[in-house]
Amino acid sequence: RGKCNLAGWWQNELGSEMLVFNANSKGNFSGEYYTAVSSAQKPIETSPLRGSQHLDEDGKCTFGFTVNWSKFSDSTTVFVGQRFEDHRGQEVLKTGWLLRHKVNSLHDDWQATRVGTNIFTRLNCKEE
Ligand SMILES: O=C1N[C@H]2[C@H](CS[C@H]2CCCCC(=O)c2ccc3ccc4cccc5ccc2c3c45)N1
Repeated sequence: RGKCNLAGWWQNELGSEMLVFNANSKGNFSGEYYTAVSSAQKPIETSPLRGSQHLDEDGKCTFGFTVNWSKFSDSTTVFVGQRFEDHRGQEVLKTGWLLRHKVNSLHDDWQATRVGTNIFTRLNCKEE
C-alpha cells in the first residue's frame, strides 16, 4: 500500500466519520459513512460508500466517492478531492461534494442539488 493509502478512519469538521477499506490494484475502494448531520426526517444510520483513487506514489492522490444514503431515503452525495500532508505532516483530505436529494417533479429539479466542501483528518482513536 503506497503513500496514498486512504484506508482507515477519517472525520470531517461536521463531526461525520467514515471508514475507508483498502483500495484494490485498480484504485477502487469501498467503505462506510456516518454523517453527523442530515436534513432527512429519519434517524441517521451508517451508509455505504464506493470510490476510486489514483495510486500515485507522491501521496497527493486525487479520489472520488459516492455515498448512497440508502436508509435515509433517495438521496446521494458524491465527494471529490485530494490527499495532502499539512505543515506538521498530518494527513488532510480536501473535498468538495454535491448532495442530490429526490424531488417529486421535474419542476422541482432546480432545488435538488446542494454543494459544499469538507476537510477530513485521520481519526486515530478508533481501531482498524
Ligand atoms: O459529512 C457530511 N454530511 C453532509 C455533508 C455532505 S453529505 C451531507 C449529509 C447528507 C445526509 C443525507 C441528507 O441530508 C438527506 C437525505 C434524504 C433526504 C430526503 C429528502 C430531502 C428533501 C429535501 C432536502 C433534503 C436534504 C438532505 C437529505 C434529504 C432531503 N458532509
